[in-house]
Amino acid sequence: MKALKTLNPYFWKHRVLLFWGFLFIILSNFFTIYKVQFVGQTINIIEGNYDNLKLSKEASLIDNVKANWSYFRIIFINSGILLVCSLLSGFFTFMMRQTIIVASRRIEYELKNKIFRHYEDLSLTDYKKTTIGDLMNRLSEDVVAIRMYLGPGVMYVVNLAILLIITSSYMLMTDVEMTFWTLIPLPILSFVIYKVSNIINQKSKTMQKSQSAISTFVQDSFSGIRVVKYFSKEKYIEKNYGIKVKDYQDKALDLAKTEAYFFTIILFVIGLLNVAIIFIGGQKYIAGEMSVGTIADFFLYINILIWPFSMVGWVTSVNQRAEASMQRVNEFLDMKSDIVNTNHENYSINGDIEFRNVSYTYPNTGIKALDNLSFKVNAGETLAIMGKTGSGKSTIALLLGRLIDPDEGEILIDGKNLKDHNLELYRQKIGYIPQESYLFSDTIAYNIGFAIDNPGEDLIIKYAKKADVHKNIVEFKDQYETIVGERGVMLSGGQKQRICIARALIKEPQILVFDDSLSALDTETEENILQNIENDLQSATSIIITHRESSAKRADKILYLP
Ligand SMILES: Nc1ncnc2c1ncn2[C@@H]1O[C@H](COP(=O)(O)OP(=O)(O)OP(=O)(O)O)[C@@H](O)[C@H]1O
Repeated sequence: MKALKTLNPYFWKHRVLLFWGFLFIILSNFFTIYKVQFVGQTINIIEGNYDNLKLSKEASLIDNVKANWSYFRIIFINSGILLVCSLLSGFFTFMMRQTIIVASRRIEYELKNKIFRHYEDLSLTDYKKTTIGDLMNRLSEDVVAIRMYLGPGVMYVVNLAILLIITSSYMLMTDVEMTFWTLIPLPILSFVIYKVSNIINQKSKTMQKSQSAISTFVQDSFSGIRVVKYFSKEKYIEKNYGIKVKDYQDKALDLAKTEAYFFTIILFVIGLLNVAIIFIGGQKYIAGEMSVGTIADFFLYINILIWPFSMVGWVTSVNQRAEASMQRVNEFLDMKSDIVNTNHENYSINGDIEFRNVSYTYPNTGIKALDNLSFKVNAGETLAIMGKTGSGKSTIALLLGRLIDPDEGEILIDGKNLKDHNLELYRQKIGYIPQESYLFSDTIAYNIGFAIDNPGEDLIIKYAKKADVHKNIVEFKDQYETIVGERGVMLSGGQKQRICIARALIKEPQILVFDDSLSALDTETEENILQNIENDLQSATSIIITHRESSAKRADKILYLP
């Protein structure tokens, strides 16, 4: 349980809630057990006094009660105690869940945020070490497994410990031998349930994998529906889907079969213990050593204990899973980003850019994308970068945004190494239009305003005009509130590119990087946009990565990559 120690600070943070939770566990268990003795007592009173009662079939129920009042009084009092105890134990069980489960949900929330924040901090190279699916798993499956330890795990273990202490004390006070014989099978039950729970966990994991395979397949098929239809591959896709669904069904049925054992085992052990109570209790009753009420008490004690003992088996398996999940989360949280910001000063950025003998090799493939590259652009100038595909143009864009750092050489911004700049401030001053126009599945207004805090409507429209896309947006029924669909599927390639341009321009950046992001535009629109930028962002340095002569012709300098 080494990895789970990471959670100790969280337990400490929510100690007040957890303290109340533990107190409620004690109270709810106390009232659950306390009432049992009154059941036995009442049965003994009924059994011992039945022959002496003055009951008449002709008299009404009320008259019978009046005639035997001293006898019925005790039964009424005992019933009242039973009712109040049940109410109180129910109330405290409710409170126990309201505190411990709430604490576990809060810790889950904090943990999810921490993982997400950490993921955002990683560099591009770090992302290559993990996948989106991996992150999703850590955020969902792993965090849920940890929460199960934090909530039900802790709650049931504490519950059983307290229940066992209180119940066994009552049982021992009643009959030592009977206590011994009825408690012995319970740890064996825990062990068997633990084994079954482990098998259930493994099977539900394979079932979940099968479920995610279906989700990925459906997502993939419908994202590429145009290709599927064009190639007339609907039947093929349908067949593959059928295979995947069948696989899921087989796994789900297999899991259901194992789950059925869970309750079967519990019911079997309850039956076994009932036989033990009747056998031992019956012998003692015949020998005059035990009353019927005490036998009834034992039935109730065992019924109270059986569930927590079963849960211990389940919780042990849950805790093992949580330990493995915590290890996976910790491995991820221990990853330190290559890109660290050490400067937190506030200053202005002019936009002078110099690459001095810069080389970069992608660590995952070993491909040397840039080799000893040097160039210089002064603030306010435009540099066009051209070259054949794979020559390293996009890599320059990534280096300029400091999404990666060069292996050799240095990048100077205003004469200072980019690594020594305040990264947060620098990124506020750089506008980037990616090669693949990435839009978030939200409205057009959200996508344009994304670059700045609290963007006003006027500003969004102003920059949509500068990016020459306003005229298209106003033609949509919902105009700026149009939902762009998943990654902008509702828009044409050129519309997406221009919305991305508006998103970069709204920042009023000092450095503007176009990564082949004018390719879907006709020359007239391209001309308009570049003219608008020239007029409005005169002091900004523009880097235009392009394959088209038309985009490069306005540039002050052109860099050809070999
Ligand atoms: N994330 C990555 N991981 C590994 N290798 C990469 C990665 N991105 C690019 N490369 C490799 O680095 C080289 C340069 O890629 P880059 O994207 O910079 O070229 P480019 O000039 O922008 O190409 P294009 O004109 O086709 O967009 C290519 O050989 C490419 O295979």
